Amino acid sequence: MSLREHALSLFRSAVGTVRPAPMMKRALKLQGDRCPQLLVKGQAFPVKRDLYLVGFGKAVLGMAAAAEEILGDHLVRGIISVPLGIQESLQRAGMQEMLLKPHSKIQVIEGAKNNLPDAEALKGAGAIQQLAEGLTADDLLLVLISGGGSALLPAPIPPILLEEKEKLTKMLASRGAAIQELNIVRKTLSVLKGGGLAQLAYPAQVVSLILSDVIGDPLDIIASGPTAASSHSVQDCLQVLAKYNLLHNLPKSVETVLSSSPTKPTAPENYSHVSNIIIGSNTLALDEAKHHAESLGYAALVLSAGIRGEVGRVSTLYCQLIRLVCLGLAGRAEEPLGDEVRGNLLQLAAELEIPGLDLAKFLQALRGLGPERPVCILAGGETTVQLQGSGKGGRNQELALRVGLGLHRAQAMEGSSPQGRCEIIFFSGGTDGQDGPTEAAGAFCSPGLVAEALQEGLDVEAFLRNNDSYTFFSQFQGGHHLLVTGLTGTNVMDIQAILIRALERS
Ligand SMILES: Nc1ncnc2c1ncn2[C@@H]1O[C@H](COP(=O)(O)OP(=O)(O)OP(=O)(O)O)[C@@H](O)[C@H]1O
Ligand SMILES: O=C(O)[C@H](O)CO
Repeated sequence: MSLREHALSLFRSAVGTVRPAPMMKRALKLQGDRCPQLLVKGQAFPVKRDLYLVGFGKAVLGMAAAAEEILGDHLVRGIISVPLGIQESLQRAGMQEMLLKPHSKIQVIEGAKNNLPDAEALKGAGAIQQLAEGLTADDLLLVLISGGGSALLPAPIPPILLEEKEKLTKMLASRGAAIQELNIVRKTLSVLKGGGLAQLAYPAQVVSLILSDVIGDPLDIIASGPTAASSHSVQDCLQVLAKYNLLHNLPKSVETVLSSSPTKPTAPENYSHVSNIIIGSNTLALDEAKHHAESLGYAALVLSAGIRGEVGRVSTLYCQLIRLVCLGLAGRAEEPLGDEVRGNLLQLAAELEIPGLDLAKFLQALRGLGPERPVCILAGGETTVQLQGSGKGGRNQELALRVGLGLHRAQAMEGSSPQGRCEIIFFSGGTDGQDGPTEAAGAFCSPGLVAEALQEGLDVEAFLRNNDSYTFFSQFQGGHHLLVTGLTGTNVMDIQAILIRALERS
């Protein structure tokens, strides 16, 4: 098998493990008929009387279909809020297993066109709120949560209007606010976010199954944490608004809500009826890919599930890592060049502030790998692209193109580059199967990409200047380097892999 085929099968295995059906079947079981109980990752929750289900997010339709199969007749009723058009597009893609059965007890409300809250999503949120408010101490509410849940569960605190909240969210996003900042604001202005849904469902038992699309899997940030105790106060919200220069032209309604919000978050003891359980994440997907890489004969290491930062800086990190692995495979990692590359890497990692990454430890593990086996380095997270051009692309394709350019430049600079004696492939892909507004999930690159593209008359740097990575990859070698999977029905951010094997032993 070629490195490319290996890379593709690694991506598929990573995504496969966090697809709704296998993920739900691993996490959720219903046990016992007379005294049924839900078993979630080993924790038992007795079903005293009625079992209800609500959900919101891009992956929730498939999660709900799997849940209904597991819960059978025990499920009394459910409501989910999912992206506009998702049923039709899954149907068209032949992904029947992600659709509800004809006589399902779960009502589906589609909304949030373009991932923005709208009247349909508001309707969905209203129906979910009503269901939660009617529950009693004998009921159990199963909540399914995935990325995109914030836009699908809008319930602005009166007198704030949906349009006002949408405008504010849009403004924050366009000024570069991170998802954590965005969701701190959303929580403060919403009835259901920031633990609101869990509070309304009291005294029912609330069990939330969460598919994380945020680095570090923070319960109170994913989908704005509707069932999680918020660790943020109104002060934090004001700080975010001040940071993005929005404090001075807030709508009157938002000012009213902010001035009457409690200054402290709700005490954690008010959440004793709630269990929030992460059932799928980037870490889980990377672990699966690591096992798969090992089964293919690689010495595999996971760098981090929290790769973030500007795509150009992140591409330099990957290029330096590739240089180091090639030096290692050539038995030259301990030469001064190896020290220089390790120094560059440590500096880059410090600049990028990747949460939880102990790069020194990782480099130690890399040193421990012998030159015998091919090497696979896996990572995941979400990079950012500062859009300057008007081209078509996504952060994964742009990252792959930048890595291709970096490898080309390194080869051009170092005459007898260690890369020259290795076969190398890098890919970056969005686990949801869609990278930015394109039909691809991501792209592959190798050190020869820039030179081969030039032979076809394609200038990589010009495409990059215009953020036109999708157009480049579509044209280059007939689109062969695009990673195309179609919508996967799940989302745990992005995944990158570096695969390297020595061409000759020195
Ligand atoms: N031409 C482009 N080149 C590179 N990146 C782009 C381009 N156009 C949009 N993007 C990036 O694509 C991202 C938006 O796409 P997408 O909807 O896949 O991401 P998202 O909103 O983070 O959703 P998800 O987390 O579900 O993948 C943004 O990070 C944006 O900067
Ligand atoms: O819905 C949201 O808030 C984002 O996808 C992060 O979870």
